[in-house]
Amino acid sequence: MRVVVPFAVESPKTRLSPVLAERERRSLARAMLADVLGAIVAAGHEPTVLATAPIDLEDDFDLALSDDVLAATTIAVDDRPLTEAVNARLPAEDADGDSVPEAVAVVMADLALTTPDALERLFAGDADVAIAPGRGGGTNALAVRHPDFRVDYHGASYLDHREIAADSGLAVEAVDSFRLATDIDEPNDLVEVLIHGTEHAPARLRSFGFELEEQDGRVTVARSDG
Ligand SMILES: Nc1nc2c(ncn2[C@@H]2O[C@H](COP(=O)(O)OP(=O)(O)OP(=O)(O)O)[C@@H](O)[C@H]2O)c(=O)[nH]1
Ligand SMILES: C[C@H](OP(=O)(O)O)C(=O)O
Repeated sequence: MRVVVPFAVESPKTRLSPVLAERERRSLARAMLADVLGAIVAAGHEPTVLATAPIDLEDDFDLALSDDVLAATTIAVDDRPLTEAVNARLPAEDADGDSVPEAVAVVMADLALTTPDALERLFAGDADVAIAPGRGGGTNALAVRHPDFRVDYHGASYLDHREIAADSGLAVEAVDSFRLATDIDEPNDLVEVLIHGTEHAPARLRSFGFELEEQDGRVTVARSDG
């Protein structure tokens, strides 16, 4: 299975701007990408980062990616909008139509809780399309095994993707996973990174001064130096 990781290089994670400066959002986005790549490689795959602009995994990161990740990862630059760029990477019938196209998984770079086990569940199924929905109706990860499926991101894309598959008569499997459902979009999502994050992303948040705090019996994040 080919594994594609879309990544917005410039101005990432704008919905975190109430709590993180531009420089910090770039740094956290890269830390989350590093954790996602680490999980994909540990699950035995060789990811392609589908980047909106050129990025160097050694020089443009303020953390050290493991040798395994550096060796296994490829960067592909495509500055088209997300949907177009991903669709260009999905399985397609070859001209004579007689070979089965290789399956493709699309795993978002902001899934900071991702583990190899969570990804295995996505990779292991045999439905034409397996979808790990995000909270709020998005599509956090997909595995596409049929050349008739195309994505349409944004909004309630999980529902849209089910409909697109149904329209082509394709079988869909929903992957019910807390780790894959938790994309890091908004300030309160940072709670999940500190509680369940695996490596670089929680370390980066702590280096910015974020810690868990209890307020009126609920867990939130607070910044000691912010
Ligand atoms: N290749 C590519 N990746 C994108 C693009 N827009 C977003 N992404 C990536 O797609 C995933 C989901 O992104 P979103 O959470 O919708 O957007 P975001 O830019 O990360 O964050 P916001 O600015 O807060 O919406 C993340 O891995 C992004 O890095 C795009 O236009 N092209
Ligand atoms: C790409 C988009 O991500 P969200 O904006 O929901 O984080 C989606 O899942 O359709």
